[in-house]
Amino acid sequence: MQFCSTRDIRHIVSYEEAIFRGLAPDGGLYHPVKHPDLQELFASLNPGMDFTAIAGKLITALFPDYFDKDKAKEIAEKAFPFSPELVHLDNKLYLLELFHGPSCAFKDFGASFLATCMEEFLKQEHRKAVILTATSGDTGSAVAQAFYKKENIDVVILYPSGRVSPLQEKQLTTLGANIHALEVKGSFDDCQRMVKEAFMDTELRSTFNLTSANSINLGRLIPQSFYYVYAYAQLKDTDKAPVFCVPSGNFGNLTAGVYASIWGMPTSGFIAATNANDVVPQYLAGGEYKPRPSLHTLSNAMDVGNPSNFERLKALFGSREKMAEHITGCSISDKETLETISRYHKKKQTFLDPHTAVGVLASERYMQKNPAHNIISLSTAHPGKFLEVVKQATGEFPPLPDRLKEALNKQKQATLIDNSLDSLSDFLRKKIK
Ligand SMILES: N[C@@H](CCOP(=O)(O)O)C(=O)O
Repeated sequence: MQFCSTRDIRHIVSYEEAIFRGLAPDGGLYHPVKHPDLQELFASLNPGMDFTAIAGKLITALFPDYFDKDKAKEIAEKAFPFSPELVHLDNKLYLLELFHGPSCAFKDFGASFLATCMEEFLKQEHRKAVILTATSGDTGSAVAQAFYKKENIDVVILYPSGRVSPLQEKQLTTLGANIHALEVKGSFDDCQRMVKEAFMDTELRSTFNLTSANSINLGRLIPQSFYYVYAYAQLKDTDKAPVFCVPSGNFGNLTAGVYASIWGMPTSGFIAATNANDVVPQYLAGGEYKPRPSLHTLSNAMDVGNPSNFERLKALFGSREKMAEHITGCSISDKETLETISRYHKKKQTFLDPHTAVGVLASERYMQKNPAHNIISLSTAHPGKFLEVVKQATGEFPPLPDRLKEALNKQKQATLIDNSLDSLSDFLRKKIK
């Protein structure tokens, strides 16, 4: 596959170049020049296949110039020592649990694949890279875990002060070594803007060989399609192709699913489930696309007022009408999120994290109008990452996996900075060699 900028079809790069650039020089996002037809691959899958086997097949089909069958298997096994799990929740509703990786969120899949590819390429070329990442909560910890102590790579994580959960903050600020945390006085949108401004600053970019580990980076986004394919394979023998419901903030997760369907994976559509930060559902319902400052909600990882990947979806579908044929929007309030967590705790003795709860309620609403379809709702984070919210909804703390307990006991190490490119560039010049 080759990739071009969403803003200039003539700017074409390889996969390796796309992942080390992160953002195209014109500020656009890289996307496939031509999507492959993988219908035969999808037909060959069966429900018993494990995740790494499916990921290996996709890696070699998507990147044949880099990874033959054996290398793809090696990369898949190295990147994914954890797996998604498809569990039945209720009626025709399934949860695709994506929180069994090191940071307990879906971002582990993309971050770990990107880290594995970058390490592979850098090893061959003896160069260094600095990864800038903006996070509203989950990306930061996944990227920190995936790149921790990776040779020739420094990671700088920007997160909005006071707007991530206490456990998320611990996860992304306590590793040390090559992981540097910047606590930004501002919102996630400020962090994302600062990162994008740094990429557009040619001097800064070349001095530090800057790239990104957000979903603007294709190497983070494309592997997120692998778990959609895994879930599809598990339900392959049922009569109708599933609908996927995706809790959405920056829309990278949803874009990855849409890519898989364009490659030929049978689906009956997508639900974009957001919290009150609903610029995309409003657009899909007929309004203008109007980015606006993000609102702080209980599902904080989705507090994004100007989703990066809207640009990729727009480039793919061209018009609102086309996009709305594939994607249905749904916005869920904090009150509804708490009620959903509480209801499932009473009914199924299960804990949903607030982001998963947004997806579950959006799925239920969709199902009322479209009862014939199986819905696979993405469960994007472990409830233990949001102890306070889950306790507020259920009166109980969810059980914590050991890897989250360990993070809780560590000491925060972060540098507080203003929300300006100058502050970020000062930090880079003083602290990153
Ligand atoms: N939801 C995110 C925001 C960044 O999204 P990304 O998918 O572009 O990395 C977070 O948890 O940080």
